[in-house]
Amino acid sequence: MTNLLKGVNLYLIGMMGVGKTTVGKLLAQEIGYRFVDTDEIIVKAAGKSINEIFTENGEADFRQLESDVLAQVCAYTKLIVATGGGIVMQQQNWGYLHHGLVVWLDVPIQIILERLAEDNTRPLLQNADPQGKLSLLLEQRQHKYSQADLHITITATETPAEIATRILTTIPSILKKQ
Ligand SMILES: Nc1ncnc2c1ncn2[C@@H]1O[C@H](COP(=O)(O)OP(=O)(O)O)[C@@H](O)[C@H]1O
Ligand SMILES: O=C(O)C1=C[C@@H](OP(=O)(O)O)[C@@H](O)[C@H](O)C1
Ligand SMILES: [Mg+2]
Repeated sequence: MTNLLKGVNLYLIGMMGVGKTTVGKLLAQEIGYRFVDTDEIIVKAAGKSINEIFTENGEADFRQLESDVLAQVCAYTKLIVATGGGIVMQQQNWGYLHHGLVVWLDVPIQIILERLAEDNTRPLLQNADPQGKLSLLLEQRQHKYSQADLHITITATETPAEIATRILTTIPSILKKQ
């Protein structure tokens, strides 16, 4: 696989809670790539949590930091990059994402809600109607996610390891198309 990819980065996109961070780490281990998470880099650089950035600086600042981090990350090869769910909304980010292969992890909203029910680290879901918010965000984002090179539809019972394996077995077919 590493030979086939020739060092090209993989960018994982999709809604919050679909498993980009979790699956990304496994993919990196599996193929001997480095793992990076744009959210993690932003938190380190800003010296505060995603929640604090949203509250103190606002979402627009967060989106600028996210684009800056993506631009920096693209200078490297042999990376699995877990992105934040909203990265697809800035058109300029696609210029960077398309430096590599873009993989959309697609999980039904009901499953995302269950996974994130006890999680308060996603500022956009800290409101009275997380289901309504997720539905609205997905409606706004779906056509962007669908620009990915690979669309992985995930079922409720599929484990992160199984998802990682499925991605790796499907990649050769999309490499042939390119
Ligand atoms: N395939 C899976 N099955 C069950 N739980 C999962 C799966 N993938 C991720 N999770 C859990 O869902 C939550 C969100 O996962 P995370 O990797 O942070 O998603 P993202 O980075 O896309 O927001 C975490 O608690 C993680 O352990
Ligand atoms: O969907 C979004 O807009 C966001 C997703 C989060 O990352 P994950 O997709 O890793 O949860 C994080 O970037 C921030 O809370 C905003
Ligand atoms: Mg994540």
